[in-house]
Amino acid sequence: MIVDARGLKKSFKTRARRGQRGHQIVEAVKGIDLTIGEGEIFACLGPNGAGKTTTVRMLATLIEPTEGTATVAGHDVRAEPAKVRRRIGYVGQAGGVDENATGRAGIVLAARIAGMTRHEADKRAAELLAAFSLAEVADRPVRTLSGGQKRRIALAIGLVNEPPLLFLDEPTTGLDPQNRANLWDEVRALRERGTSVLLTTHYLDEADALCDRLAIIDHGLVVAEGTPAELKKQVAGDVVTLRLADGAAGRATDLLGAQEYVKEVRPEDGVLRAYLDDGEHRLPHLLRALEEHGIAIRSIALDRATLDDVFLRHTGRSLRDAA
Ligand SMILES: Nc1ncnc2c1ncn2[C@@H]1O[C@H](COP(=O)(O)OP(=O)(O)OP(=O)(O)O)[C@@H](O)[C@H]1O
Repeated sequence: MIVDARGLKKSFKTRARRGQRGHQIVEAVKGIDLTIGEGEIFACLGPNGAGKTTTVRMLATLIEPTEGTATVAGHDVRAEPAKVRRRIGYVGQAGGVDENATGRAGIVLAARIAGMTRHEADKRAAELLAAFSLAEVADRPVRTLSGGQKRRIALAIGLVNEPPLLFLDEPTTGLDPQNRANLWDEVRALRERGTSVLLTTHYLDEADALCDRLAIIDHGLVVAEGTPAELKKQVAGDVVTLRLADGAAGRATDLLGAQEYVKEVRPEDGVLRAYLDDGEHRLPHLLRALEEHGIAIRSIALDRATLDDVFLRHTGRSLRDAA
């Protein structure tokens, strides 16, 4: 186990709102358990403000937990933070790259801080620049690079000392689709080399495509945890989304809920979502049942269940709306 966290909590004291006295307590993380296996790509998926960054910062020893314990890369985050730091890489949302230095200089500096000689640092920088297709832009000031190139420089800096565990906080936010796909490839390549990765994201497709396991985090708590396939299986394989004539939702909910093959029916935002397995074969039956009861359908769609359906099931709202 490269990460083993139990009951992690973090509260922040903030200034009271205008017109109020004293201070306020923000409970950013309310008791999180996480285990990440060696070589796993693990995602914390959740909307903005869910507590993902705070969780990662505690595990990376950047802030101390208010309560709870965590062992990261074999060391306790409270008792031995320096030992944890030597074994991890961390790429934050802001990137942490000096905009006025060249990318190469940033990587060399990080390598020197990690204890390499000048010669080793130069060699490592050249290796990383090649691995991230940055050789051509390596000697330009970072401020002149594109968003995707800056992110890759930040990623290279995070990887300088080949950490067994890399934390990536929202690594693809702000990247265009091509760079996003490249970054996914790079993360997969890290796994091939045996690096474990903990990334945070509010993109459902990213968590689904990239990670071995994930935790869905909402309001400072883990609401669901497992492989993408396991989580989706909890809600059923398929989802039928129906838009009905006004006033028909109640009757349709009862009717669909009574079909033995329908696992769950959820009214949401003017539509009904019915969860079922083997949707292609059940759909004709479902349509017949609605027709026989005189329920008019405005539109209908059959899709595979996604992690958003899992989020909806556990929180009562869609991650698309929450993010
Ligand atoms: N230093 C701080 N002081 C006060 N409140 C904070 C601090 N850091 C985070 N918070 C609050 O804690 C909650 C969780 O924030 P956090 O950044 O961990 O969420 P997140 O899931 O990473 O969201 P995002 O995707 O926007 O980064 C938020 O309500 C945030 O405003």
